[in-house]
Amino acid sequence: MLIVADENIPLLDSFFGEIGEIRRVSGRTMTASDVRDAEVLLVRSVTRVGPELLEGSKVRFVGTATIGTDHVDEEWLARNGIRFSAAPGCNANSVAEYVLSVLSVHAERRGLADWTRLSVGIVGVGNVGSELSRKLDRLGFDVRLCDPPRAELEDEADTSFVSLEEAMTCDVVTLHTPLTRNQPHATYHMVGAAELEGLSADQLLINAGRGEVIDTQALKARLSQTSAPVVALDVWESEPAIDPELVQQVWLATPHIAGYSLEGKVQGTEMIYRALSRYLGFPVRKQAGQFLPEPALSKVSFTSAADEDDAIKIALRACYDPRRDDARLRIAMRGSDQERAAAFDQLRRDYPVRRECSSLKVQLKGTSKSLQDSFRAIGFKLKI
Ligand SMILES: NC(=O)C1=CN([C@@H]2O[C@H](COP(=O)(O)OP(=O)(O)OC[C@H]3O[C@@H](n4cnc5c(N)ncnc54)[C@H](O)[C@@H]3O)[C@@H](O)[C@H]2O)C=CC1
Ligand SMILES: O=C(O)C(=O)[C@H](O)COP(=O)(O)O
Repeated sequence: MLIVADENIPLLDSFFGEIGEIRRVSGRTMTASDVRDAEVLLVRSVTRVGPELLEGSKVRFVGTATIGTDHVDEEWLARNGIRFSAAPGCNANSVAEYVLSVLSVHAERRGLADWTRLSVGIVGVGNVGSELSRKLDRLGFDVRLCDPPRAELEDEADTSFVSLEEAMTCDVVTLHTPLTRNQPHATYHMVGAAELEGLSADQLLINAGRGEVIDTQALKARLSQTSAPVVALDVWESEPAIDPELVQQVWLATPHIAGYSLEGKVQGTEMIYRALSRYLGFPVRKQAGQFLPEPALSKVSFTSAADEDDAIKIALRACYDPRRDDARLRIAMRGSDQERAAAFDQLRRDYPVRRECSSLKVQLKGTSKSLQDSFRAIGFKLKI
């Protein structure tokens, strides 16, 4: 069986080597002739999957090792009897850790002694938003949830949701919706001139969902005003050809890597491996955990002398500091349009190994119970 796969899917041989012959191709430039003879197609988010790619091919199973599915024409696949599977939640924790790190840097720049005094509006409360909300709640932040599709469900009567308008009054507004069009609560350009107008210079807007959820032109116009909000973008309209002026205008600019922890990527591969195995009736013998190496940084230690807020931020940013990705993206924005787009993709292809907080053992000596609880809330392993 021929399996055509995006070369950026990690551990292809380890997971799929026993299932079939693997042909690696560039996800961004994959064409119909690359996949014509394949029975299985494995992609990430940069490959548009629909009739242009698959008409006339032998493909009967498509797996995307990502949470987002806006690159896949699911209706067409279903109409053509092609089984489809995604990887819901695979990198949700990675995105939540990205947001926490961004918050920690933002609070420090603002000179906030206690970062939990920030109110946080989470827009889109699915796997990512819920994971983030759980962590923030346990840390003691004031969290408000906005998710109109969920709010309409009968079994959600116990959860209190706010409108987008209200979420946008929080100190921090963080977007985690899928990209949807032509349906109730569609998110394409959901945040436009009117929503941006209401944000003040004291507020932070984060987008780690999809670039098209914010109207780029409206954002650029808003950011050129004196009272502009602080903005952190991980996702962009028309990736990889992103707008270099917008990169300059925002505070923190990263190349769509919020979900790029090693754990998140490998879990994505594992989820499509499981789905394919089930589809083919093969036993599921492999799991992500067996392929995760020892982390380069495995232990940190704090004593009672540590400032509690500082200790959390140091540990968080030892695992992941978004400012490194920001610096790399800004450098990559030099050159022609084509060079910039290629550099954006290259940053993602050659992304350094990043481990999640759960890979770091934190030793605490003589520290308070509340500090221990905060470390646990984020997901660190504790040694007391
Ligand atoms: N930056 C990155 O690296 C990553 C980005 N993503 C993006 O984040 C999105 C969300 O991921 P998950 O939470 O796992 O998806 P999910 O499908 O579990 O949850 C999405 C939530 O958004 C809600 N939603 C839909 N329309 C909305 C609207 N108009 N307003 C508010 N909420 C709305 C849904 O009801 C749902 O609860 C993905 O679809 C993907 O596009 C996901 C992983 C990594
Ligand atoms: O899972 C998702 O959805 C994402 O946004 C991924 O992190 C995107 O990664 P690539 O598929 O672009 O490698």
